[in-house]
Amino acid sequence: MTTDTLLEVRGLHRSFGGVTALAGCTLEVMSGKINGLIGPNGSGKTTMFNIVTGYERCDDGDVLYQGTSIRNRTPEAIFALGIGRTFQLTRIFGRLSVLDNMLVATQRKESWVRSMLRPTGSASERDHAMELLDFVGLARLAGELAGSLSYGQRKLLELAYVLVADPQLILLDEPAGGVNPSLINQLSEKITELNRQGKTFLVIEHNMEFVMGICHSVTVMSYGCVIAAGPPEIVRTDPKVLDAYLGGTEEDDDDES
Ligand SMILES: Nc1ncnc2c1ncn2[C@@H]1O[C@H](COP(=O)(O)OP(=O)(O)OP(=O)(O)O)[C@@H](O)[C@H]1O
Repeated sequence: MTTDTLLEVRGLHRSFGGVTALAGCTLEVMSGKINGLIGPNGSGKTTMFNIVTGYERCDDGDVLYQGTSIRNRTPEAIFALGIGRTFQLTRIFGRLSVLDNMLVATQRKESWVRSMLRPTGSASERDHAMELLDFVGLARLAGELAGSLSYGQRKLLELAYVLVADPQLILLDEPAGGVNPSLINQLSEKITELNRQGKTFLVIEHNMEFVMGICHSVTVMSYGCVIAAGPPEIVRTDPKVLDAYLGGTEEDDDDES
């Protein structure tokens, strides 16, 4: 581990019955960088995210954040440390307005149920929520039901939702999946801008153009292990990566386009 390492995953193991999702997964997330995480379907990327953010327990191994073990802590405890995440399938509240979704995030430190029932927020919380909606280009939709947003707009709302807590490390699970190209560009710009402001990212994504375009470093998983890591231009020509992921993934590529 170097002084630039913000998050370190050491030898993580996780099985579901007879299925080994993680088989000794080890990786480092560099502070102040946009770190990509790629790999074929089922290679263990989301399971690793779930363990890092407390949504799954690991069988063995460790997760260190700023050098301290956060293994098997609760999602709330990990969120409070400054690690925010989005999900592959967005978790916004469709029957609340866009702004009220943001206010739920503001009050996440309270009971989740209470914040759902009373997502009013103080004037300053509402102002901050509106600033973040403006940042992701959704301010004009603040009063609309979140359920009426397009898929790409939901992804932007989830990003704004995560930013409410001002996390230092942001984990994005397939932010560009199913999103139209113009919103993908908007998302790339926002991630790059947030990174310039000092946020560190770990981004799972199948869209290679997106990953190679914004990431400073890319880690590649296959069968629950890391098989390569480094700058995108090096990783993309690594024979192990071509073999495991880029070769023979035409179906996957079609899925994501
Ligand atoms: N809750 C679960 N119960 C049983 N098996 C699971 C569970 N979660 C994950 N798995 C299995 O673990 C393996 C790794 O899955 P995971 O979702 O972590 O991969 P992934 O790399 O994120 O895949 P994708 O790119 O398709 O999202 C897969 O074989 C998956 O079926």
